[in-house]
Amino acid sequence: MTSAISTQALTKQYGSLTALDAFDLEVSQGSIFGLLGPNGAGKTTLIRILTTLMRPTSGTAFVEGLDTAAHSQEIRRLIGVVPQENSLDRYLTARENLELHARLHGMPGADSRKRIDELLELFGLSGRQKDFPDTFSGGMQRRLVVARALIHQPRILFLDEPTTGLDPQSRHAVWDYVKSISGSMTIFLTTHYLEEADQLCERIAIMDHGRLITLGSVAELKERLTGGALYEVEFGGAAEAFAATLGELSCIRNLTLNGNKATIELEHWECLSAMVAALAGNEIRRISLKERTLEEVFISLTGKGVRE
Ligand SMILES: Nc1ncnc2c1ncn2[C@@H]1O[C@H](COP(=O)(O)OP(=O)(O)OP(=O)(O)O)[C@@H](O)[C@H]1O
Repeated sequence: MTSAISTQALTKQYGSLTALDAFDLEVSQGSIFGLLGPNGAGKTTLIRILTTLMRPTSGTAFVEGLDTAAHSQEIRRLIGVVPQENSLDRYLTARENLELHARLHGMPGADSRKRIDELLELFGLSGRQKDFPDTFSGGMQRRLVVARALIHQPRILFLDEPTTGLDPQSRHAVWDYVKSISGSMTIFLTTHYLEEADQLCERIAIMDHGRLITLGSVAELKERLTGGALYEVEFGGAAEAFAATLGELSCIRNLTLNGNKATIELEHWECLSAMVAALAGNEIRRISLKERTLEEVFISLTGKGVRE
């Protein structure tokens, strides 16, 4: 099957600065794919090349099997783009913004009217279609831009930081809409919000300094980081009393004590029964598995937080 996106040794130089450095990526069709990276990692540069707004210095990029260097017109018909800035026409109503986009894509009037009605309904904007975007909340404007990008039924939707600047409620609303349209197309999104990638994406690439650092499902990335399992044990008394017992277990990789709680990193999950056996007879109030966050994966791989 043709990949939705495929890049080979894709490189972009801005003078002496290498924004993309021999970047190789394959994104399969129909998936929600997330690209994460700290500021300046090269995410927007990659999106600009894939959406044919910019040419690479060297290397190749294919979208739906078409070379971006030779087929920009065809590719633009196959993709929808939600840029970082909302870029709505403030002198047109919400509906007119969508109508303009449909005309730019050469859609016949009857088809576009039906499609616009559907999208306004889907994105909860039917009641506000005659209003101007300036009167909308940030979340509503964002939903309108996503609706606009979907008018011509693209095969790939590019979302460049779709929820930056939105309040948590609007962010969750945009996530719900993105989930509701997924399945019918490939969605490629960049984000600074690890929770967003965790919530939405089936596969994630982490990049920094123009290079791909790692690629996989959220679960795979978390497992790659940790290898071992992390448990929290809450005792009836001070956890220090159990430090010696726990210290005797060779499969404990790390142990942190805090009050009546011990955070224990095991070499592998099979070690759990040995730990429970060693602690038998003592008052244990709770044993819980601590989930690793994507934030921890990100920091361990890039050495910095997403916003640094
Ligand atoms: N037109 C340009 N001219 C010169 N340098 C540029 C240009 N555009 C981007 N850069 C530089 O290239 C690098 C990659 O930038 P890019 O915008 O692709 O990163 P990003 O991952 O999208 O960052 P952010 O998360 O801040 O949007 C940065 O160091 C940036 O300063």
